[in-house]
Amino acid sequence: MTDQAHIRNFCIIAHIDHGKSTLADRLLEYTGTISSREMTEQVLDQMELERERGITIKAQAVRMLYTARNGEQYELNLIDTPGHVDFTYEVSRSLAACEGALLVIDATQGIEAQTLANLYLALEADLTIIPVINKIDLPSADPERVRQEVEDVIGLPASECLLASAKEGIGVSEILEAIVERIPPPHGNLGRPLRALVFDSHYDSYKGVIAYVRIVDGSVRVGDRIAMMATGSVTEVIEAGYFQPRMVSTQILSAGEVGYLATGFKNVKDCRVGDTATVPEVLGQIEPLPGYKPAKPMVFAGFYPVDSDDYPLLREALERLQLNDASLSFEPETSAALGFGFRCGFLGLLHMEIIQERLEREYGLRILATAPNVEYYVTKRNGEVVKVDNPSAFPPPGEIEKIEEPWVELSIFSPARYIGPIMELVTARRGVFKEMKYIEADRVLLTYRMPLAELIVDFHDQLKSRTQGYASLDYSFAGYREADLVKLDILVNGQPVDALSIIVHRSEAYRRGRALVEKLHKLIPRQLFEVPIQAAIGSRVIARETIKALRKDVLAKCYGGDVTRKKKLLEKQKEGKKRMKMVGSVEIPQEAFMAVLSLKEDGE
Ligand SMILES: Nc1nc2c(ncn2[C@@H]2O[C@H](COP(=O)(O)OP(=O)(O)OP(=O)(O)O)[C@@H](O)[C@H]2O)c(=O)[nH]1
Repeated sequence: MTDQAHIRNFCIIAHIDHGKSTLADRLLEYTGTISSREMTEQVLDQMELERERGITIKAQAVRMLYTARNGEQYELNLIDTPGHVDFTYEVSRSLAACEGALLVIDATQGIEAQTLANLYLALEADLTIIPVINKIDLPSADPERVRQEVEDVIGLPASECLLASAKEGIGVSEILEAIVERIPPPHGNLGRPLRALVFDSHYDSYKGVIAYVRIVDGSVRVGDRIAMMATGSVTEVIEAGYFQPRMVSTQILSAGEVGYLATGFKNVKDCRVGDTATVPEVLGQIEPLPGYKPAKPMVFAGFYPVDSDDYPLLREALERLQLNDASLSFEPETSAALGFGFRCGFLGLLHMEIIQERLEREYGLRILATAPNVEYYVTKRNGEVVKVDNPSAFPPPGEIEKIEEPWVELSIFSPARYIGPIMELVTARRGVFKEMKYIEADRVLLTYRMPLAELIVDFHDQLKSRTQGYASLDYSFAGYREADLVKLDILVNGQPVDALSIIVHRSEAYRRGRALVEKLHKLIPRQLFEVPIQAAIGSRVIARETIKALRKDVLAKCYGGDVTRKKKLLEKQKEGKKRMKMVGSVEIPQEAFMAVLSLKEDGE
């Protein structure tokens, strides 16, 4: 147990790729928490997937012991934060566990969208900010320019900036000194009943749910009974400890400290990020720590096993992933076209991609995902309001009074020369301009409001390609707004294919319908009869293509009586059929679903 005056709790915040993980590694190395020999690259990014994609998903905490220049030893707790906009909620919980933050800015890039987004979160959490200008070893580094930016844009004195190269280990000792000198120690009340903020949790098959906690008041010992304020779940602490970076168990964690509690809970739902742990005796009598809200899925898609026999396995895999990820939601759904599957809810597109990849990689499943969509509020003529997260479940047009869709506030940082192309892109996506600020002579911060639905189809790639990779983007949820939306149905041979339905703005319906129909026309093989493919709004057809009937008989090629060849050919045909889905009397290859569902808006 360390007295609070000798504890510092901090995190590192940065735009993606500005060097957060590399700096964390250097701090661990410098304080001897881990030797350079032990140092596998980027210790904090534990999951294989995180490492491959080079992004940090789950927050983690590491305790370092540091003897400062004043001769005294300090316990420094570094709390890692996820770097991607999908995980803002987790970032803010991690920040709430700290008193200070290192704000890392790449000396060759300057301030980017997520530098600011993370900074605002840190300021909201009342943290002391230490700006660190990183990568000064690079020839293109311009630390003076970035210093000025810090003063002009962030409003911190340029003189407070530390210069560093996380890669070369330059400036690391100054950073550690600044942590001790500038960041205030925690001021918890040791005499009060326990209040501990859960800033992350994960499921361990031996110890149950491991909660990562910041003890705010009181203390907790192994064997104590604890209660979760939001869920009311009660359990006994099986083990307590901290990470260094491996788990080190201890008997007690007390006010101001950061560590873990093995709870024995079987599901992270019992011990959610943002919840407060206390003692059961005072449950309902003391105030929980501020800010708990369950993370809310924003993006939805149907996940179907390519092989329908895999349905039970898919369910099991999703259940397992959910044990560790309370923000993933799923419900069984059936599609006339795709059979049995699940409607899954995600924090954002990256979250969706990660889940799909984990299902395929860790569970060997082949997944067919429908096009992602947002959740709509539909008010019916009879006054009833329904939430719709699946286009095929949209009420018929005649029953709809109004439709509301989620909007986001979008901040884009970019060199000024790309203002034109960015404006064009955002406007084409129904975005509304809000403001433009010059950061420097040639860099701007553009703020827009835009429907979330427009953001999730390929927006980020488009932005990158129009600005040659220079623009960076951040967004936050900005409420629901009414919109003139319609459901676009695709009919194959006169039959609507539910898994292909999409919700589009009325003004876009024709163009998107046309594009879908043309794409399908190329992908669906000829059948023995003519197959019309139509796009329709309600009963009104807005686009049509026709696949001509197949006249050639496969067997016609087998002149004469070569039986084995004939058999082989038939076998081959049968195999081909396996990967087809019968929709009415038409066979549609799986690729058609895949390709159409990932259809990029053309012409952009
Ligand atoms: N030259 C140079 N490269 C650096 C320095 N710090 C980090 N890098 C490189 O920059 C890249 C990104 O660094 P990371 O530490 O992974 O960045 P990050 O901010 O943790 O990224 P996320 O985990 O995605 O948030 C890596 O290729 C690092 O090797 C530095 O001081 N100098």
